[in-house]
Amino acid sequence: MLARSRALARASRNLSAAATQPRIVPHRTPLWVPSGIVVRSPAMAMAASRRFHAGSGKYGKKHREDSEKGHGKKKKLLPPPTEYPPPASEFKPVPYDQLHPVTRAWIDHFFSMDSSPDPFEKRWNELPDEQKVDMVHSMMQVVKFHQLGRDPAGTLKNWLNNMLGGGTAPQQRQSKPSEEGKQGKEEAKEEESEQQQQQRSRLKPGQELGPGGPKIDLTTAILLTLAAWGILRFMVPGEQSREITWQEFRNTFLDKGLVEKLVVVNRNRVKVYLYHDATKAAYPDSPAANPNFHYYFTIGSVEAFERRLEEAQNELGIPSHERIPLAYKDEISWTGTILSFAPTLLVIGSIIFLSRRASGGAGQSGIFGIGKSRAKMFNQETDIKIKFKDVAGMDEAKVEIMEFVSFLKTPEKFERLGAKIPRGAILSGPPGTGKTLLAKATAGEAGVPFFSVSGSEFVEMFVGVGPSRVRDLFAKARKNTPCIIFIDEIDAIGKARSKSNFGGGNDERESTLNQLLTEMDGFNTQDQVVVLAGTNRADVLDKALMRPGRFDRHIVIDRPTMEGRKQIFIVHLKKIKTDEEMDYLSGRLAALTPGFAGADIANCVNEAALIAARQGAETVKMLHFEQAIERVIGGLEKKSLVLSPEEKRTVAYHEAGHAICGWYLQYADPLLKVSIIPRGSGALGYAQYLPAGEQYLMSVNQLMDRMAMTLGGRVSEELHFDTVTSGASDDFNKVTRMASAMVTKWGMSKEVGYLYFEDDEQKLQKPFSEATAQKIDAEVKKLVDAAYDKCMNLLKEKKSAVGLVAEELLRKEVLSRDDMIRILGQRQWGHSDEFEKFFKPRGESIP
Ligand SMILES: Nc1ncnc2c1ncn2[C@@H]1O[C@H](COP(=O)(O)OP(=O)(O)OP(=O)(O)O)[C@@H](O)[C@H]1O
Repeated sequence: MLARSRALARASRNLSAAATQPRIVPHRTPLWVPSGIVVRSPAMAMAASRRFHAGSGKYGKKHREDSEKGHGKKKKLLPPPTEYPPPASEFKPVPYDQLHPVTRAWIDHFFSMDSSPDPFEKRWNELPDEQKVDMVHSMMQVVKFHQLGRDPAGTLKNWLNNMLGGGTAPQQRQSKPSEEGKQGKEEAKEEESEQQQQQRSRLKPGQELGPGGPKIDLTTAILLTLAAWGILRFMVPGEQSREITWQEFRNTFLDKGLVEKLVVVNRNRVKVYLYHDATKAAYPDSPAANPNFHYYFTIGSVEAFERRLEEAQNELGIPSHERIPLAYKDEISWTGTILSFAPTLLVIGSIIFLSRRASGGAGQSGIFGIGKSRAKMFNQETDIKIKFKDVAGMDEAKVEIMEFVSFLKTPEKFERLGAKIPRGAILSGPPGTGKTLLAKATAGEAGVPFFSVSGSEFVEMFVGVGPSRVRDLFAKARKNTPCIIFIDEIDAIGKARSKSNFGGGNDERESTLNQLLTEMDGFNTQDQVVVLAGTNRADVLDKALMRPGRFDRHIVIDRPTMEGRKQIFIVHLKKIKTDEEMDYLSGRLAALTPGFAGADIANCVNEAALIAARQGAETVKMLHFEQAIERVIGGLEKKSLVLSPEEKRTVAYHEAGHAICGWYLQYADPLLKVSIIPRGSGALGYAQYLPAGEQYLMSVNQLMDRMAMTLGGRVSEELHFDTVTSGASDDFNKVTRMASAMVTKWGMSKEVGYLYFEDDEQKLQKPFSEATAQKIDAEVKKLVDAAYDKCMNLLKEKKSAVGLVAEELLRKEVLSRDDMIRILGQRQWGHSDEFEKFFKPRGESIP
């Protein structure tokens, strides 16, 4: 026993010496055993230990010599193990026959240093438990020293299992009753109750241990996950690499014997596997000390690399059996693979993105929603509050459309008499005249759902989408009968189908139109779906759309008349705060805004309220309305534009020329206001005339006077200055257009005769001959010259009046009708009472 103890003590000393003062790893030595035996695998370890067991003293002798002399010139110290293996108390010594063969080989090896004749098994089994543990502990340190760098987690687990016997995990052993019998069960029970006790001790007061153990709250779960992740990262760090050159590889690693093996990856790069512990000792600060780190270098060809490596190893004198193992491997690079898929992914991504955008607000997103209609459905109870009373003017249009309302409300009244209900109506007219408003009011009055969609929403870059959306829209409408569909800007799809495809046809648009025609035909008489459509260009619509059975009714909504404007003003003035007397205010504003559409009027009223608010007024006054009208007509005042005194004078005389013509020519429109304040639309000054009532026909006299009045600015410049300016170009444009229309459209030239020529700029050929063209030119010039002469004669006669008005303008910048009356006296030619009543002096003028 004493001998055994001494042998153990010696073995232990040797082990500790090896652990704390390990020797340098010899070249190409993968495992380092304290006795100096070169062991490359556990199997070899076992074989080597058997040779010891067989009594060969050769290795023992060598070991003793080595331990005295060290291991040649490459002797270096490696750092001692620190925290591994775990404390000895955690090991449970087991009988020899239950040990793993590798463990047994190690034990045999230790005992072989003792001269005792007892077999190793007997000696192990007789060893007191503490010494077994001590020995295992020492062995673990050796193991740690040699193997930790390869697979720390795996090594630890395997060796723990090995020490505990037979390489089987403790839990598995407990489930083998035949081998372990009662003892195993008891151990399992003990362990279980120990675990439960530990769990109980961790419970907070009041917390019960459930069947699955204590409940883990979220914070604990997160902390545990983080901790587990940390431990995992610590145990199995992620792989890192760095590129080096062949020279670096050779000088730093190959020459120093640190290379364990080389792996040629994909025939173009070589991964260098180093002896980590040796490398760590040689280069403590190097990243190669990290077990998961490796260097690599790129090669041109495998053959050249092999030749180079062989030469290098020859130079180093490495014997052939110790040459560095070379392996070949093909690896898939994830980056490369992902990059090779990048174009495909990009295309798919773009398609998804485009389809999502294309589907826009439609209910179904993605590529599947592209053929769905984008019509917005307004619920009659919640969304459509507009009634006919909110649509001012357009009485005839309302009457027409009222029929649709009564059809939707009381269809039986019509069906009883066998009447077929009109399918739909096209509302055409200039922009902002209230087409959409009227359609909404129709739905509001009828109390039915209202589908609103713009014609352009059927047009899509993908073929077949337009017809599909039309189908979908009508399908939805049929589900919600009775209802109204309103297609705004129907000309986007309803343009006449071209006979030739000159300049590129538009098959997609045409098939959308065809689908619309088919759907409108497809209703049966019971389908209470009314289709209303709005357009600014009824003239370009396909004839098939307008035929009875489709859009039966064509309702023209023109710009409002004076009375219409008044009504529209009344509707919109209700929404703002003003103290003005409503009848007078709306009438005067209507008179001041000839040619305004409903949208302009709404804008004008809103602008007036904004101006009043900006000026801090309590209520909106007439003044604010007039400023708003000026702003809508002429644009913003350009305060930043400073004219030179000479330019200002020219503008004043130019505008005064217009004003005098308007005042004295019998058929011209009398001046309402003249201003020389520059405005946004490029005008340096402007004159506003009072239209001579609602005019639908223009006589030659009126046209001639209007042309003369338009030329008044330039003629006045000629009369009062030495030279003329470019300021009259817009006047000439108007005059030329008027004169051309008189000659080519209105039959007002004897020479050209009663002909009508359409001036279509898109047509390459003029619709008249060269001789007619010359005649037209001559006639137009004759008319303009005549207007010029008339204007010149008048302004020569009224030269002093022009001077008076111009000087007053220079002083005040803006002159009103009242100012004109003050300077020139009452206008000789009276005006209709309808207008006059709104322009009688009321003691207030525009500043
Ligand atoms: N008769 C009207 N009565 C009251 N308000 C009107 C009237 N006409 C137009 N408006 C005002 O003008 C706005 C624009 O009108 P709406 O959108 O109906 O014009 P639209 O003719 O459909 O124009 P577009 O042809 O450009 O589509 C309306 O919201 C309303 O405030």
